[in-house]
Amino acid sequence: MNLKLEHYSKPLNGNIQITGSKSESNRLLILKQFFSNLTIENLGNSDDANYMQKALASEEEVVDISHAGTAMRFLTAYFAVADGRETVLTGSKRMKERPIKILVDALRSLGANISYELNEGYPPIRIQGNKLSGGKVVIDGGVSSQYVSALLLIAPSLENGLELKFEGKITSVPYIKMTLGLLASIGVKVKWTDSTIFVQPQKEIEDTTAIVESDWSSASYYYSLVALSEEATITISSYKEHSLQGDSSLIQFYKELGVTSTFNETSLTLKKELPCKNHIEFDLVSAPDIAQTIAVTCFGLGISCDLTGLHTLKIKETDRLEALKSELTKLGADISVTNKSLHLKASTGINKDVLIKTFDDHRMAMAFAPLLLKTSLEIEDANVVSKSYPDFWKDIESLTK
Ligand SMILES: O=C(O)C1=C[C@@H](OP(=O)(O)O)[C@@H](O)[C@H](O)C1
Ligand SMILES: C=C(OP(=O)(O)O)C(=O)O
Repeated sequence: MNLKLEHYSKPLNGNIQITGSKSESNRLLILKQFFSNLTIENLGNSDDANYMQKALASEEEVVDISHAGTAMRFLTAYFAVADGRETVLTGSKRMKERPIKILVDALRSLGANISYELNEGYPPIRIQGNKLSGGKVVIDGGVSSQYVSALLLIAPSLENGLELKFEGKITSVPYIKMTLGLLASIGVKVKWTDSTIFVQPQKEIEDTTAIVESDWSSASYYYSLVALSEEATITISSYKEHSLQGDSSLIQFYKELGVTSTFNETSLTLKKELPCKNHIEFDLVSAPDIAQTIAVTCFGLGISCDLTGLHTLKIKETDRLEALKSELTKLGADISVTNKSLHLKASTGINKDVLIKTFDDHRMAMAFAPLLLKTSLEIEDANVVSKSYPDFWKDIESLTK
């Protein structure tokens, strides 16, 4: 279903309750398998969290997690230690193009029995679960932090825990810290010194309730709306000032784009109040999921930007650098990309009634939607948003009706 967005130019006001973070949800769902007295509140309603729950409840041999990267990576580690269970873990066409070799090699070095069903290094994979004892493992941390989080999530269940040593640079670090933060919050002992993470083995935890914070990546679309508006006050909830989610760096990034953020307990009010810079340079190596939002905001504001630290974007739901280039160009942008950066020149106008292709990527649909404050446009396959934020269009409508 394509969705036409009419140009909307009135002030924006409203309150939005955003669903629980998909990243926190999918970590806690894995941890609950090991610690059944862990209670999870405010679990996200994203497709990715639903696929994770279905996979964990499944007794079938073939488990399909569709587009959910976290489910693919975390379940690879989880099924590797599911003693006696044989699982074929598969996903969407795109998932079969998203690399998994670094994680599989690390698990194999710990004794896991995993083979490739189609192409070496990519899903689907066949996993013969067995008892792993843990110990030392070395991993390349520069391609996806999800491989690291996957290992850390099973680490307490391993007899010897885990001593995980990084080789080379580490990408998307806040997501690794989120995993360690959640482990620590349920009582697991973790330590990160220099290039090594230590996780102690743990059989049981005290009764614990984890409350999932709302999704900060989803919050980015409201930051963009406020930045692109003439006048706006939008309150989003439920958020924490000290979040486990690295995308809470939106607060600092969008200050430069004119948006103030004020906490009132668990609600966060966004207002268009500050002067906006006419050029920005952001390194997004710690916050890759908000790159599309920021690029589109800059285009809508008519300002230039240089975004770096984007090497992981090429292996996400689509090649996000190429997707941004093609769709922003259709709207009239002067944009160039490398395999790890994006460069946008200041634009003077925006083309009307352009059909934005989404390439099975929820963030393409959601990142372009705020341009309705500048022009009329059409979003292809609008339901794609359900991967992380099923209520997105309903919430946007509540602000613009
Ligand atoms: O661990 C996580 O929950 C995530 C890590 C990031 O992936 P990379 O580490 O591959 O950049 C991010 O893009 C993804 O949406 C969620
Ligand atoms: C990259 C993303 O998801 P995943 O890697 O978990 O599929 C995302 O949600 O932007």
